[in-house]
Amino acid sequence: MLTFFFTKHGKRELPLCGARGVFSGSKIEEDHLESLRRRLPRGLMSLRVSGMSVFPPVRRDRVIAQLPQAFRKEAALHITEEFNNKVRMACQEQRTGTVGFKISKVIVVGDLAVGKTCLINRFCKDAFDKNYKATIGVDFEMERFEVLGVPFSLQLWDTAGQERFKCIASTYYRGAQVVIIAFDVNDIASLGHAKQWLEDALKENDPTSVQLFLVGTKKDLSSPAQYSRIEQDAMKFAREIHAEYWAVSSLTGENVKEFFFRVAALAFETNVLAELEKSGSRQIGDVVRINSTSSNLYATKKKQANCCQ
Ligand SMILES: Nc1nc2c(ncn2[C@@H]2O[C@H](COP(=O)(O)OP(=O)(O)OP(=O)(O)O)[C@@H](O)[C@H]2O)c(=O)[nH]1
Ligand SMILES: [Mg+2]
Repeated sequence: MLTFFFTKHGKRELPLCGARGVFSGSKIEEDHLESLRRRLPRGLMSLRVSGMSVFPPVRRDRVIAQLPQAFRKEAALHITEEFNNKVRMACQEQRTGTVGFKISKVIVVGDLAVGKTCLINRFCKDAFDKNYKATIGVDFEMERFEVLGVPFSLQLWDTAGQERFKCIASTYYRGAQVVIIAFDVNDIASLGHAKQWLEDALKENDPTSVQLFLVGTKKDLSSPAQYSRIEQDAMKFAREIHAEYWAVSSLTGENVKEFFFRVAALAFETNVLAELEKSGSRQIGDVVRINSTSSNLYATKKKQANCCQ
């Protein structure tokens, strides 16, 4: 049976069959998360470890009770006003205070300096840095939500846009359920490069199961006339690739929270529908205990060798 305990620094340690990982706050080591995810039985909707929650309670401002609406109906993944009925029913039936455990991997890709890191930092830390610090390889944030009463997490992978770090970053694309392609609304070339970013991300993933978002950044720097010109092109492209289009400003915070809430809600909905399809018997909120002797579940992927100069 899994156990966990507190270290003197308040960190929690999860001994998971040889692959130990330590997490504190919202950061979880990638290896640890990956190995944890691999060990979970298919269809797992929640996890209790030794009868206690692995995570602290969800922040009040991360509770999603209604389906957040799309930014533009003309370029939306879907335009229904409510969560899918099956999903709502499934969640309602299990609203019993059971702690859930459900994670979707989200990767954010796009040209260098379009504002990927700032976008994630505005949402996760409510912070904005006007100085550019290139992301080297990848960064990672975990953001926790409660959707329709069920705990749900987004693993947000902030990847490097600089060519020389792209090789490292692309090794983290695999297993993404959501791909966010960011471009700068003041830089038409960055929109032109979005197609290449998409192709690279989809090489590592099943295109039929990935939800795509095309996000225009730095909206605050654009005049309304300039913005509306690029929006036409961006929406056209978004429709072509079946992505949902958004425009945001990390400086002012415009649409940032709305955008990530929409991502979380749609990812959650898709996940639950997939779960319901896969297993009619398993219910959302089921408590699953992992037996440490089932070692065949625990193969951990070795990281690809660093191929960048
Ligand atoms: N005015 C304005 N500037 C922004 C906004 N978002 C980002 N920036 C600025 O754009 C620059 C690049 O932002 P980053 O978030 O670091 O860009 P990035 O896409 O993560 O870049 P890489 O990590 O190299 O791929 C920084 O100087 C930011 O302050 C925004 O919404 N408005
Ligand atoms: Mg960055």
